[in-house]
Amino acid sequence: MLATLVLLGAALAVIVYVLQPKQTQLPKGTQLPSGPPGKPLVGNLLDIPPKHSWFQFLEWSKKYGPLYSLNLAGQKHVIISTEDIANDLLRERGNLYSSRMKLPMATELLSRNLRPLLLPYGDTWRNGRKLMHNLANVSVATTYEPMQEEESIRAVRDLLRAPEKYETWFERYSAGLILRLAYSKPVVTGEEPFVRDVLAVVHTVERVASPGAYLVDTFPILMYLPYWLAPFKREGARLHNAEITLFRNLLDEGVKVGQTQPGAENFCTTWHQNREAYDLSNDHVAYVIGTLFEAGAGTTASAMASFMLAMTLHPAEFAKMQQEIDKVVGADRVPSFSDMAQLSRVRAVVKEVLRWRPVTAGGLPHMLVKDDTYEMPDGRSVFLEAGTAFHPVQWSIHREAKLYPKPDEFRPERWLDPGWPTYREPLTKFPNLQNFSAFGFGRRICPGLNIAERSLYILASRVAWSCEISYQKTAAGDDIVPPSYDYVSGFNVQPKPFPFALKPRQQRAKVVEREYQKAWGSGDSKTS
Ligand code: HEM
Repeated sequence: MLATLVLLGAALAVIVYVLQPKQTQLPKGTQLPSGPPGKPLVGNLLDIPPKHSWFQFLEWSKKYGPLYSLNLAGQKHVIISTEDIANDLLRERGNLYSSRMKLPMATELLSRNLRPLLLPYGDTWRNGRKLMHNLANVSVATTYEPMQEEESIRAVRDLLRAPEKYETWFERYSAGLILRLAYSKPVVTGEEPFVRDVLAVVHTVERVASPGAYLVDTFPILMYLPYWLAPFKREGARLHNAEITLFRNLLDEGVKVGQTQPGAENFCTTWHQNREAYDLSNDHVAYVIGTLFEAGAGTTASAMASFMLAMTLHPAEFAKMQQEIDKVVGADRVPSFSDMAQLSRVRAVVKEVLRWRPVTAGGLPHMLVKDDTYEMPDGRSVFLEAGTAFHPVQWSIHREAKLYPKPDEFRPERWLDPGWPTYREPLTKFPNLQNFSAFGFGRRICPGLNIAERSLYILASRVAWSCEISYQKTAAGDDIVPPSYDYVSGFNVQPKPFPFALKPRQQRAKVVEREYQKAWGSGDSKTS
């Protein structure tokens, strides 16, 4: 008992010491970034709304400029609100700005320093990233297109049959694609036990890694507590065992498919056939492949839900997209990847959806590893301290009026018409999602971008080719206009379920059915 009291007393003393504001030694001619004044000890912690914090970040940027600082109970944070500054720091100085925040509970106890998304910048991260690159670079991603065509025709067919279940079809589309690519595991209903297990892992990491969930993340000194005095350590061990067991089993199964079915390929077989080329333990590989799902499935499905909302609210834009598709593709077949160079408006609509309603609206923070100075656009030189978390807030970056005039309006033509600052030629290539801020910045940019880009283009074009979307009506015949922003809270954001009416375009349901039968037969199941 005495030992416990002494330990708690010592922890409290350290906590008070850590929270005291420290005097930073500024290099000559520099100043600290400005920011909203904080309260003693907690700083700005209580000023940040628990939900949709990006609205507040945008408001502050109007007062404190495109780069400003916040103090959250002693931890320094810098908010970046323009693309230029995000690129200057996170991309051009990538050797300094590519680490992640220390989250002892999520990174160490839950993931044992193996989860790519949370890893600090260094060799462990780099080795895993090399494998991810080899699984998802542009030329490899092109070979996944036939599978994306199969999965998207199934999603469209089910959307036509039961439009009210649109979230289920988009989730199954993105989850089904990644699980097939990664392990050759087919997803038929989305209710399979292994899908539920993987989803449980995703929910766990979202909960464990969310800010403020565990005291040890704010006060890492608590990691020194012995196991018997630290329930969070026991919880971490239990959760880690559950996820590593799942990831190891999936990896074993994936490798086995390659050995028992000649010609079958998946992420596990690709690694296994060439495993000497990677400096990776089996558990690290199990995490690299296992966590592609958590980073890739929800994000793609969320983007598709925002696409449906955008199309419901902007019928004229949807009609223009359909006109382009009809001209290029005609009425007898569904769009395919070979049409994409001609479908610049489809690409523009998808890009505009990700600008207007970014999936990771708050951005993923990068941590600075060494003190730095930066000359601001207004000529001030600011001192940026090692250990600070830099948040490229996409909500603000995508609303910078200089780059995106009329930022709150959904305007695909900003990518198609030379009168807008974001226009680029040739339209057979631009717009595209390469290096787009919605996918992050610099060395940590989303490694799944090439897969996501193709998943969104093909499904969005097929929805537009086959469906009519309009407002639902009240009994009195009035339009039911869904709210433009009624989004779930959390890390990946998407609109809460909203009403819309959807029916097949004339004669198109039978083409969809024919393509579906060609791809899936009557089995509705694939192994590779
Ligand atoms: C619309 C779909 C997607 C969006 C909007 C998106 C967005 C992002 C963003 C903003 C980041 C953080 C980048 C940074 O720190 O600067 C990220 C990281 C990541 N994404 Fe995606 N992503 C999508 C789809 C995917 C897919 C399909 C995969 C996998 C197949 C994937 C795998 C990952 C991984 C593994 C990371 C962590 C990278 C690292 O920390 O080194 N993402 N993504």
